[in-house]
Amino acid sequence: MQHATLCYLLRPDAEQVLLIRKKRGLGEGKLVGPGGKVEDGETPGECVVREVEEEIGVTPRDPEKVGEFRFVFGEDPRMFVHVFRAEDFAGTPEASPEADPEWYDYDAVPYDEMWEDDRYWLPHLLDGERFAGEFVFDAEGDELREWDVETGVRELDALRR
Ligand SMILES: COc1nc(N)nc2c1ncn2[C@H]1C[C@H](O)[C@@H](COP(=O)(O)OP(=O)(O)OP(=O)(O)O)O1
Repeated sequence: MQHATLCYLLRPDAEQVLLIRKKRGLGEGKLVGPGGKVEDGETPGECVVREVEEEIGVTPRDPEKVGEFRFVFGEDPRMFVHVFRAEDFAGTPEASPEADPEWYDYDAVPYDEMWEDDRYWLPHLLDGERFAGEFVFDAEGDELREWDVETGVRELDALRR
């Protein structure tokens, strides 16, 4: 299964999260967290730093893995995503050919402009929880059919197969 990462940069005092408007690739046009596919020989922790640097030009410091989930398209387990949060980073978020970054208040995250699954787990990340889950879409990945999210998860990588 393809492994991928997502990273959410946070300003906890201001209760703001950084999202990007994705300009190309999977999820083009949607608001997402920076991230992307894990490359051969790379750990998820290395991937998340590389992807955030490539997409918005900042380096997250000590990104913490707080969640993981599997995306299934039809019967096909398509992607295993490692979700990170970071409260500290070097640099200033900037637009790139891949992404336009913007800060959003926690209580004004526009879930209707995001992947359908995000509304079921991103609030847990913003609440400081750890979580694991599975999301089953139709075969084309257009419509979310079933989902299950567990919070308070101590041992991440539980879903990894
Ligand atoms: C199916 O639902 C999804 N929901 C959410 N929230 N995020 C998703 C979903 N499917 C994929 N993603 C995320 C996970 C990764 O961060 C990216 C993967 O995107 P992409 O294929 O563009 O990966 P890159 O490595 O950046 O792209 P290149 O292959 O062009 O290098 O999407």
